[in-house]
Amino acid sequence: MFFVLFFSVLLGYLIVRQYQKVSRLPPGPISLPLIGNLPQIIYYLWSTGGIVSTLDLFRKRYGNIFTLWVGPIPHVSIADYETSHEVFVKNAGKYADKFHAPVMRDVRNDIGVLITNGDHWQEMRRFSLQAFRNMGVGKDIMETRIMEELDARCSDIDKLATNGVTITHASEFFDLTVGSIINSILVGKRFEEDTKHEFLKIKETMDASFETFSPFDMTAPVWFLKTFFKHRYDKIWSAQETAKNFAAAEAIKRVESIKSGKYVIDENNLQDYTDAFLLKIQKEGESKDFNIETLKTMIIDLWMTGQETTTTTLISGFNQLLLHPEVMIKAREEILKITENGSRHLSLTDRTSTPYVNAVIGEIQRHASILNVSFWKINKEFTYMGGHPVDAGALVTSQLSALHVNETVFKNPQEFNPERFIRDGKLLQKVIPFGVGKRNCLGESLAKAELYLIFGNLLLRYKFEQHGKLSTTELMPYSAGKRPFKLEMKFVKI
Ligand code: HEM
Repeated sequence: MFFVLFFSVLLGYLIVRQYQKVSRLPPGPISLPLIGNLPQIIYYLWSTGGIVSTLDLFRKRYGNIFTLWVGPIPHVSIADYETSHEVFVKNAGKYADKFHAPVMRDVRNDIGVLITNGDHWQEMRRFSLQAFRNMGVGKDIMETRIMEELDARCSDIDKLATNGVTITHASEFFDLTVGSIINSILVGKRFEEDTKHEFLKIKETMDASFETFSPFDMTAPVWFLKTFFKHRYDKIWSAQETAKNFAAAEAIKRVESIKSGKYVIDENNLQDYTDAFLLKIQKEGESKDFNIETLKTMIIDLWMTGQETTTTTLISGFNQLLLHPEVMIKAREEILKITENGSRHLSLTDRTSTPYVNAVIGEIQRHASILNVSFWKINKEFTYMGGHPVDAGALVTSQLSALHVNETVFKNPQEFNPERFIRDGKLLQKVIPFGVGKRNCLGESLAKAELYLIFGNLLLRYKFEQHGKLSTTELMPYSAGKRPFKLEMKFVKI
């Protein structure tokens, strides 16, 4: 009798407390103490077939700002541009701290730029943005690097052609192109015959570990994973370690060469990110933030973020172009006109004169929307967002996947239709694939340059035809990020 009474009182107390907490948050489905909305989330993940469709369903029911309780923690998703801008740009300083998957913090040892907060994150981010700027990201020098890499890959494709036609795995082509660009920016090396197979193998291992990386892995405590899901933990850890050692191997060789006097950093002609980092150490000495271990971690952070994202977008884009050949033809016509019938390559300076190509890339990025679940930021004090109260301790994010399929902003969101951006010139601003605010994408300028130059110049050089199946559905609808599928296509030389 006593226990029944005790548990009834406890339950009553927890329900009242939950009710009070809910009143200090944006609307959402009815939540229970401790387990929150897990039953509804699991049910809708199963019945709608994925994370994005589940988030979209909750947005339609509860509005552009809604709360889902993942266990005892409220997660607030913002699914429109205006509120995202108001929260993360106008109040940027308040949302610099991300919630990091405990397993990734453990793997990264709380260093680097991707999975850190506070002073160390700020130092790493500031330094990297400056180093990228000094290396000409967004300017002519970077265009030259990207075009040299694309030329080399196209020449490989052309060597394999029979009657001007090469059938190839698009993922391998883009992995090598994008991988080489970031690798050469970071450690001054592109992937050639001798290194490309090892690179592709490591990418495959990382892809396999990402594929199993679900929202569960993002939230589960490390001890829990290590005890009950050791296999999952080991897989994530070893994929990250292998990739880090591979990506940073050149930098470590350079450290040795500097020690033995075989390599001297030329301050006036820095070759890459590693030169910039080592120069800082040479001038100021090793510190808590700048040392060889942080260099290795920065290389893997930038290496990882600089590849998967861009390759996934390129593959998703070519898949869309093959599904919509009329879009491909219209984009090519615009590129031919601006480059005087292909007498020169398409350059970044052409961007203002190619509204249709810009619209196509915008529509590709809206569809590709590479994160199924965006990174969560920590709300540290009670505030209002879009007129709703948001309690301290809630996690908030601009939920990009839901935002990009919001039909009140993008009519018929499932349709691939670049014309929507031609009809409404301001709509393109509302596509925010790189996120907003202090933690937005550090490589945005580089990625934009890559997408424009690679899409544009490939369309100028080749016609693309379907070979095998195209994808019309999401490959991994339950993983935290979108995964590219193995697209095969024909490159037909023009
Ligand atoms: C199409 C390509 C890309 C897309 C769509 C993309 C998208 C994103 C998104 C959505 C975020 C999270 C933003 C947030 O939490 O608000 C992010 C973060 C980041 N991106 Fe990218 N990205 C791309 C390419 C790149 C490239 C080429 C690099 C590097 C060279 C890069 C480096 C990073 C880094 C380091 C972060 C974490 C920044 C921080 O936490 O301070 N990204 N990216």
